[in-house]
Amino acid sequence: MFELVLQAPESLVESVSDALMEELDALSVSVEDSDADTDAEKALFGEPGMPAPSAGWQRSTLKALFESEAAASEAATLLLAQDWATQPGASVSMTALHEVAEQDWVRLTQSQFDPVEITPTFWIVPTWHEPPAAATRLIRLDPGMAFGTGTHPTTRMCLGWIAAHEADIRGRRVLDYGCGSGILAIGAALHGGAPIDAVDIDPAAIATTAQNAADNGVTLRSGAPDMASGEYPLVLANILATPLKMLAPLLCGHVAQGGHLVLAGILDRQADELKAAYAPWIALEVSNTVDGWILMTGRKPG
Ligand SMILES: C[S@@+](CC[C@H](N)C(=O)[O-])C[C@H]1O[C@@H](n2cnc3c(N)ncnc32)[C@H](O)[C@@H]1O
Repeated sequence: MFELVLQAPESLVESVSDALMEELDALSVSVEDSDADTDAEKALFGEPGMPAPSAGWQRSTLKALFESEAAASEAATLLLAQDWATQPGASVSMTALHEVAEQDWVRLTQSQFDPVEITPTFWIVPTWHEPPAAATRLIRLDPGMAFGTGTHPTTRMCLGWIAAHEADIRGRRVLDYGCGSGILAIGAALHGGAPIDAVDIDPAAIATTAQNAADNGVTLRSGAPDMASGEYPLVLANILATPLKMLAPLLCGHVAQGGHLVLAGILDRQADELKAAYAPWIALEVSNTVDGWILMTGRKPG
């Protein structure tokens, strides 16, 4: 296969990408930040409650794959001859056209997901790996359409909390709010939590959670957020700071008196905003930090 590499300003990223895919026979197009790893790097966020992210960065690198060198070269020629792609001050440029080696994509993807150790006996293990001998509690999980493979620090910190609080979880109701792959709900079930409700706004996450629970031999209910009902001795929510602030009254309303609230998806610098948002109901504190992400926990007075 052949890769055509182009640079485009933010205003042209979507048009170039559409033209490559729809008119110029590209097999795939990826967009990266041309300023990645420099001081000019700019994150694109898509948090609920925030404006939608733009299609590209201020300066984007587009990488398009073609079946042949002729197709890639023709695409570049046609694209660079378009008026709209060559405006003064906002034009597309070509930086490379080269052959790329065939890859075993399945093996490459699999090699990026190793078993994750939460404690010496509690592991997340992809189905293509042998579980470690010491793993007595095991979540079998493959990367899929929903967030939560156990590799992200926020997920790992929540699972670490679950492992350290088995006595508080065993035999008690648990709510996993923003369940993604269902990894936290499954982790809580493996530590004796029951019954367990796992909710998400994303239908793919609801379905994935049900499937992952079945694959792990765990019983739980998964559904839309309005499925959560009443009070739970443990509420887990690994979302992001902005939605977590908006959800403060709702989440605190679901925590039973004396119950635990465990929040993740929060950056170090957001700790004070979160404390303030939850203060009317629960005094949050930072109970763990990994790679700039924090785990915030608190108990409802009871
Ligand atoms: C960062 S993922 C966490 C997944 C998993 N719980 C974990 O710890 O790895 C956040 C999840 O929250 C869901 N989510 C975002 N906003 C939400 C909201 N307002 N109510 C319920 N779920 C929400 C997303 O769809 C996503 O699946």
